[in-house]
Amino acid sequence: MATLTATEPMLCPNTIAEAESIVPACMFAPDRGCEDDPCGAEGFEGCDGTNGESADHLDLSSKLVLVSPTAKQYDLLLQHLRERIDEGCGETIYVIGTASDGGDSGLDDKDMEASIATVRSLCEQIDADLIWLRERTDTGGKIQDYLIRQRVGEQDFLEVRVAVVGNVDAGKSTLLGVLTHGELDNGRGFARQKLFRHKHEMESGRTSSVGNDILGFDQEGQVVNKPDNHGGGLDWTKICEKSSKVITFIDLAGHEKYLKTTVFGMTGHLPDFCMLMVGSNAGIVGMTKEHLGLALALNVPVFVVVTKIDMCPANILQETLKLLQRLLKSPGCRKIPVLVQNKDDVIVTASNFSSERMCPIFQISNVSGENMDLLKMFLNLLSPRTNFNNDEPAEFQIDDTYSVPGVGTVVSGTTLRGVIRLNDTLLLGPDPLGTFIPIPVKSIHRKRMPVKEVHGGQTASFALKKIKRSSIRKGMVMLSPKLMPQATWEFEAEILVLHHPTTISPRYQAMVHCGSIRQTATILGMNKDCLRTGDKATVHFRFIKTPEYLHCEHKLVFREGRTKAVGTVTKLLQAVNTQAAKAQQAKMLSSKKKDGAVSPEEAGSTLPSPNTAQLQLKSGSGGRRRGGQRHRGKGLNTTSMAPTVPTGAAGTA
Ligand SMILES: Nc1nc2c(ncn2[C@@H]2O[C@H](COP(=O)(O)OP(=O)(O)OP(=O)(O)O)[C@@H](O)[C@H]2O)c(=O)[nH]1
Repeated sequence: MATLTATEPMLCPNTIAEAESIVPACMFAPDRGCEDDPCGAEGFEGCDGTNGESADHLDLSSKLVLVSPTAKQYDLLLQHLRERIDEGCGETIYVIGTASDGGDSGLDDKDMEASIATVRSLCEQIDADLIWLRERTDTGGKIQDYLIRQRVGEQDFLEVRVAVVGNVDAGKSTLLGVLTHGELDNGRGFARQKLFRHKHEMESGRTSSVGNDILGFDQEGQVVNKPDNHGGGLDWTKICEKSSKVITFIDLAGHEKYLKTTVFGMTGHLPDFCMLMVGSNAGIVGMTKEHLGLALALNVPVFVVVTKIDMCPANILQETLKLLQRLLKSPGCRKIPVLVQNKDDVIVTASNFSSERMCPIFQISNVSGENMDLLKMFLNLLSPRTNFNNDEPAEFQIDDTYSVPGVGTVVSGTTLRGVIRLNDTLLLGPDPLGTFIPIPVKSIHRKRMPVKEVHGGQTASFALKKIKRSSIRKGMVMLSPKLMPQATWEFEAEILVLHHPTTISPRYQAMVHCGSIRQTATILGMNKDCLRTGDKATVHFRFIKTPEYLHCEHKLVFREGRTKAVGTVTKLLQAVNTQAAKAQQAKMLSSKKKDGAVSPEEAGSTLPSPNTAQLQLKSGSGGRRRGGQRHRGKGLNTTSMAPTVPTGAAGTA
């Protein structure tokens, strides 16, 4: 039968988690069918074999179903393929020749040929490419695995974001240089030179900014990146034009002093996956655990790349792998480490990776290129994790701003939902007063290419009209006016303290990272007297500087020095009073008009502004105090700050 790759078939997590050695990838192999499932394919809904609805239906479990399907079977196969493509956000791995009806697996050449022809025809129906991955032999003959990837149009491509983390010198920038520029490293920093963005990085060899690099794959799964011969730069437009999938690497800093940027990259750049790099000679050192913990806290599936195997003695490499495996299996991680050693392992791990429990481990050399082909194949098989709904009102989160000569102010970020089209007017905000202003989108670039629209899940930059760069900050959003947004000063979150040297109590201040929001917040109250490492609590926060646009269910990281807590926003407590804000805004606009700055039409009529409580708090709350100290200034009194216009559920902790 044709098996759409099952997820974690026959996986018994406890046994595997307790096993001493790293799990071989074949444990996850989808080729033996699934004894519990008479259809053997989880994608075939309603195939319980008990309703007796139709014999054809049950026949889908036969390895021969694709050889010459009846019209009814064909329709059903098509329907299930569509469902799987939707689930896989545009692609799926399809296995031809496996049986789950009790018969043996494998097809002879003639049946295989006929089955492939059927699958090809199914792919044509849904406008998808069929990409061969591997062939195996079983008792009954051959089994073949294919990647089916939906075509998304000439100008379009699937986009997968991979955050690259790991300790200093693990080889992050080098690997990205090797992958994206196609030239091996010399062990002395040759490959990474192409990626550095700031002068001081070039000099010290350390990554400090959130860098973006792209790797394109064509319909055959081949890398399309070709640096130009002169400067060695990459032409992103050409890469995107030739690609059916583009991997965007979010290159994050390894040094502890840049942890703030690293956390921002993980929360604000919405990675689908996290690539944790470990130098085989150095082992699990420095920030490795910190970065792994961050990915786990944010529920981003992690795969590990162990580098420098060319220069590492065998016993040290084994020691690193052993420690890595111990760390991944530890109660805090609860991962199943799987060593990837060949192409079969790649297919099996990539098919099961989104389960989040499995953690594939690659061992590579940036100098000799060993196992680089396995890593590339794996990257090509990674599917985006979220299916975005284009019918929802648009929401775009800003993670950077630029001033481009001749263009003006440009913002970059990620479209979280909906579609944003050229000349759409979106609400940009909140500003320090909590207001949103209407702003037309002058031009849109996606991966440096001009485009007419962007969809949920896609990163983009917009040129904006009539706004100064200085009035935009990271963490602001651009929203469809339909959302009637309100900014929030206070919110409640369920948090878990991952680490704190002593105790956290009310008035404690730390940096909240939530999406691309990065602002210090004060704890106003909590449902416990104090919090220690490992404690969970409902905590009431207040931003100290400006209100932000938040959602319930948003993941957040709360950190200050070595103190770290993670959590989820559960209630928005104090929204900006839009009525008061409107009045304030009108006042501001009329005075601005007198100065000839902005007309009310330009700024729009929905602008809000502050309420008194906020302004009082702003001036009274003082600045951020470093070093995990308590805020000793005038205490913030929770009760004196009753919510003015609660959004969502109101109330305090
Ligand atoms: N022999 C060998 N050297 C490597 C390998 N990968 C990286 N290197 C070298 O290791 C050094 C550090 O590599 P980087 O890529 O700068 O490390 P990084 O993880 O990006 O460091 P930060 O940007 O500071 O976080 C460079 O001199 C590389 O040439 C490898 O596989 N083998």
